[in-house]
Amino acid sequence: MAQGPVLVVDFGAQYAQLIARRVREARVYSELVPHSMPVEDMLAKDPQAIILSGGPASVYEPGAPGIDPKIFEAGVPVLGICYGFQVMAHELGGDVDRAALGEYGKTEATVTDSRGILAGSDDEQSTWMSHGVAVKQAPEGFEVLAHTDGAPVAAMADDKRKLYGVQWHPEVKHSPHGQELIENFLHRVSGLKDNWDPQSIIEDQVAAIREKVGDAQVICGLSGGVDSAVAAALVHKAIGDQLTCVFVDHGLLRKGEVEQVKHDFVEATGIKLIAVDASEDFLTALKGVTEPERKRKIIGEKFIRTFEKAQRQVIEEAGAQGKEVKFLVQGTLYPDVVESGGGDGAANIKSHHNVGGLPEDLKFELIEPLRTLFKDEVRAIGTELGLPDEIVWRQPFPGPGLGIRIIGEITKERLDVLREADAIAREELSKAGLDRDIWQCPVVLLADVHSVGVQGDERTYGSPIVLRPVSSEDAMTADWSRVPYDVLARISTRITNECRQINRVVLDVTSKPPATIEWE
Ligand SMILES: Nc1ncnc2c1ncn2[C@@H]1O[C@H](COP(=O)(O)OP(=O)(O)OP(=O)(O)O)[C@@H](O)[C@H]1O
Ligand SMILES: O=c1[nH]c(=O)c2[nH+]cn([C@@H]3O[C@H](COP(=O)(O)O)[C@@H](O)[C@H]3O)c2[nH]1
Ligand SMILES: NC(=O)CC[C@H](N)C(=O)O
Ligand SMILES: [Mg+2]
Repeated sequence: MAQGPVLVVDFGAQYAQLIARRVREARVYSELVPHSMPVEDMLAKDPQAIILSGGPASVYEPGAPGIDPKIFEAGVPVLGICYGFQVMAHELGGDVDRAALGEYGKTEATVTDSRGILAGSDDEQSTWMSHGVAVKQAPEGFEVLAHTDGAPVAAMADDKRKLYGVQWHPEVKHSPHGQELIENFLHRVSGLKDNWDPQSIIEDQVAAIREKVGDAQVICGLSGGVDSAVAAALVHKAIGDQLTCVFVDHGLLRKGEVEQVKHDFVEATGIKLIAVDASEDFLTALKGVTEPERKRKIIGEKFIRTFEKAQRQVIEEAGAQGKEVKFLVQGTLYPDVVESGGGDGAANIKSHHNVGGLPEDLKFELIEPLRTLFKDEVRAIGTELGLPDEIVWRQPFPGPGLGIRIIGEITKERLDVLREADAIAREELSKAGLDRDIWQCPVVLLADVHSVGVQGDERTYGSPIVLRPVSSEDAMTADWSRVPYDVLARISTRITNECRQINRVVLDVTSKPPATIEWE
């Protein structure tokens, strides 16, 4: 890489990786680092520019994370966002205090000086805010570029030292001019050239995987989903036949999925695939378990034990007797990591089976070439690698499968009912041409809830099915999809007619946040 990275310094924001992603969208390579990294180590990476992220703390409180002011003297352009902006103002002698008015959500900013990072801006700009602390006075040497009702200094610049800050969040899509601000900072102010596209991540990853693996044997957990298919294709490009994919049937899959994955994936990629039926094993381990995090941990562990058991077969088929499988490839993406509490200072929302659900005695070394990326970036890489649209545009399906869509104990009978309802919903949504409009539509069985119905003049006392169609760009935030009523009506009628014990179908109309996409 001719040009060093843009460093995004993470102060514990849910959205820090989103900043890195927006920088890549501006065609510049970027990396995320924790705020606890010494500034010398940051500068040793030869950063071309630095962005300080938001975060939950308040700079004036004891123990709030700060940053060594040497970072502002290194001659590297720095942009502070929200908490990062407050840290910059605080460290350089500005006045930062509790805001007279907190601002959350859509906020109008008055731009008094449209240059530098705000070049091209109108006098009024719609922004997305989330702060209860404000910069009351900018440090010496800074010009104030914008203000809002709650932020007397909403944007500031010191062109001489190339230091910039904004109170709002340019990285979220709800700031309509946010990407312009980020591009202004990178290209106009810092003078960076384009140096990143999906092709370059492929080249970098292929080289890194080759070097790491050497002549060892590698397996890849393959689900038929886009993430593992793209991870497998990348690794296959790097090491060819040293890779064997292992598809686990854990008994929690959807109708027709086993046959479909076996056939479609091999046909599209020509990569070796072993399918393992471990359903008895998984269902036995899950017997009696209702707590979502317990389910996730059991499923995460069982996956690894299944991969371990599959080793022998992999070695035999590869004709690599005497060798061991050293590496496990997973299609882990950044949302899996941050929700599992893996971001610096980020909360644990749920343990994704492939991150927070892994057992402690994991013997394989992990290869996760997509670990810092978001789904839409992964889809671009998949297309670049030549994978067909049916794989690249497949809707996400969680690794723990229907296991986290039965609210209550998982039993074979309940799985059969849910599988049927899910197949009906998928069929009708596809028929209505909604596959690309909808990010995914979890179908959830509230197994322990019962309500009264009347079917064939008889009283029934059955469980409800929840439809959860959502739209999203990266699964970090989501909204409920406005599916046409006639499509919903068809799904409801068919599910209650065709699925035993279901006498009610309900629609989930909650965004993320406050809810998550899956119910568990
Ligand atoms: N049935 C399975 N067999 C083997 N590995 C699996 C299975 N389900 C999930 N995995 C592994 O766990 C990882 C995470 O699952 P996840 O559902 O997030 O990704 P995906 O299935 O590849 O893509 P998508 O999110 O589009 O469904 C996968 O990339 C894969 O490595
Ligand atoms: O492979 C996975 N293992 C998991 O443990 C898991 N949990 C949630 N998901 C998927 O992640 C996205 C975000 O889901 P949530 O809003 O429910 O957190 C959605 O696309 C979910 O389907 C998972 N995928
Ligand atoms: N989103 C943020 O970075 C918030 C910064 C700080 N905690 C505030 O409330 O102002
Ligand atoms: Mg999946």
